[in-house]
Amino acid sequence: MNINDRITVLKGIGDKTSLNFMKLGINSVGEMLEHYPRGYDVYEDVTDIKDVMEGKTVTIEATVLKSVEITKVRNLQIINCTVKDATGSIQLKWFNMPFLRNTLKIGYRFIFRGKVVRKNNQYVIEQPQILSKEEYLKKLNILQPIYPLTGGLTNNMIQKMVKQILGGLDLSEDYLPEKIRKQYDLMEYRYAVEDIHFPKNKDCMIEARKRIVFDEFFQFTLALGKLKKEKNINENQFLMKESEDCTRLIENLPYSLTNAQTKVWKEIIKDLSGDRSMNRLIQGDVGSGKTIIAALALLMATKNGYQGSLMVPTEVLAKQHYESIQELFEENDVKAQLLVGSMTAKEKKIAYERIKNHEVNVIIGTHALIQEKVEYDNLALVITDEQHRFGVKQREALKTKGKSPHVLVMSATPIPRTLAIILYGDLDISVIDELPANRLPIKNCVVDTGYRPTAYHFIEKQVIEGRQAYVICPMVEESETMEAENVIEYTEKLREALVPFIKVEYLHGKMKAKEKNDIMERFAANEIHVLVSTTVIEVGVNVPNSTVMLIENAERFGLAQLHQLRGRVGRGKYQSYCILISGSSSKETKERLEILNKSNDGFFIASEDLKLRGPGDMFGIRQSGVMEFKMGDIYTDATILKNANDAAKEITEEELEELCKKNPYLKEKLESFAGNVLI
Ligand SMILES: Nc1ncnc2c1ncn2[C@@H]1O[C@H](COP(=O)(O)OP(=O)(O)OP(=O)(O)O)[C@@H](O)[C@H]1O
Repeated sequence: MNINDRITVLKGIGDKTSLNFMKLGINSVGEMLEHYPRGYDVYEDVTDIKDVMEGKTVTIEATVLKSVEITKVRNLQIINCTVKDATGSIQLKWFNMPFLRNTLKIGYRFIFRGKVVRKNNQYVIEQPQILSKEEYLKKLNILQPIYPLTGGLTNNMIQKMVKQILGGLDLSEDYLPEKIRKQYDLMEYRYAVEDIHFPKNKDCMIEARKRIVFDEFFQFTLALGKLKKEKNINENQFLMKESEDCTRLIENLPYSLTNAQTKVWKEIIKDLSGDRSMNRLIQGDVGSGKTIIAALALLMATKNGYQGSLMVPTEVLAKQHYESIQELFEENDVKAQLLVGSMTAKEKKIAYERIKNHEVNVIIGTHALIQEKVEYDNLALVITDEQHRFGVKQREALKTKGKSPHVLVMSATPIPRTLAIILYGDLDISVIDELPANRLPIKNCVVDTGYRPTAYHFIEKQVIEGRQAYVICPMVEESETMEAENVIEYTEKLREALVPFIKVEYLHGKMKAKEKNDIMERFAANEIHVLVSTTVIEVGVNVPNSTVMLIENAERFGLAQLHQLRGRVGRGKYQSYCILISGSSSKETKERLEILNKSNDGFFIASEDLKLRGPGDMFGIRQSGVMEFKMGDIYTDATILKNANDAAKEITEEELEELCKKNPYLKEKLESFAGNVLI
């Protein structure tokens, strides 16, 4: 077996099943091996019934107390059974499994394992597994991998395939030099893959994970280093002069720039008018006012006779920026052009013409901006966000007549400076570490679902005062169609709960771009008062009149993501509020959410989250969004990242060639990383 073989070489995968695997991005044997568990299930010790807690998965050993009751609700058969141990009794519930009646006979004793929920003020274990004592003892304290799945696949199937691969693939030669393995105390790769999929115990898993994360970061930083070498230190090919129009624009703003904004703006002027091309990252917390800086840079480019572009992750955001920039530049004779995927072929064609003929000088859009068909006249400045950093290939597409534009990357991710220097290669870093002075700190609260009526009443009051609100429903991981349904159902519920004149609409990722834009426009115009949404609004949406952010199932989100979501309010002069509704009463969740409750500072939140989760915590919620590695987490694995970076720096050209020979995958990996990295 070879690492590049298609997965259909594996026994049990035909053409049809292979499609399911492909949905997960698994086409080859190697990719299957790298489909790592997202966590592990651990069969815990038996708990006394008196000690079970809501939201926890528990194992109990209990005797059937009463005969099974079956009730019918529409086409659902509900099976209830009461069991007891020496400390108390509890109800168990299954759906559509009437045959259990034959197993669960009065007086029989079993091990039951499942999640505890609260129904009518009583604890119930839903859909518990039923195990014999022997079965349970076999599983006790063994980590069972849980894989990211899609319809038609099970954990069991993936485990079987991985086992087959481990049996058929020769992994004895480790591409990572022994010297490095020794220095950083890393296990051999062949043992690491085995232990990550089938860990003997938790310690083995942690060690295996360390090696795999190291590899990931090592390859990433190697790719970065290689790119840096390839990169010609660009001399400034689009020299610019400071422009009076920028100064005037700043003077005419309805607010004064913060000191931090002014400092960053000066750095940018220096770059644009300096000897070398700009390659700069602006880091600033949510709502710190990065957009105006971007706008100023665009204005400066146009006033020097060049074109500038702003690329953002979503069409909603592109539209928003396009409109606000047009308004901002009203008196500056700037011609802006929107370019997004959902435009018709005809509209696009017209846009391409305008761009090529320099009839427009500020181009705002999504990825459509770097499509091959777009030809710029003299694109001197490219502004993008960190999630859309360009790879070498895209950058080629942006070069105008062989020249490299200035690059400005914007980021709201609170990454400590030491890590940012590694992750962002050789970008210069500017930090906006100050919020506008007119802001009132957001008031937060963490509550349980019982608080909903009060929260709805509060939203009503805010809307009556002229404000608006967001309600976020979580994304359902396994079933993407559920995501939309959740939001839709919730909207219905909310329409009923709130007074009729309040206009409630929803927004989710599956809607057409046009529908989304339409909803956002109406929300921005305060024609919609409450917007129920999935996390599609997470990045950059700016409606300063919104003052309430209510997040359902807050426990499902990472703290960084919650902070981003919360950042959609508190963007104007009004007092804003964030209500985190948690569906879990576990102590850990409470502690985690308390961090947000206490602070509105992105850096503080990231570092506290880190302390709580601790290194090697695979079970925690990963930070969302930026710099997604398969397994590594830039926060919790910061030390590994630093080590990997040090190791990669020591690798010479010759050694790199050797490594690539030993690992046929490596070259491809370096290229794919390079594809996503800006230089
Ligand atoms: N110095 C300032 N004083 C007052 N308001 C400001 C200042 N700078 C920007 N703003 C306003 O603050 C709001 C948020 O700014 P902006 O949209 O640029 O945030 P951001 O840094 O891009 O945040 P995010 O990362 O959340 O997108 C906007 O309404 C903007 O007009």
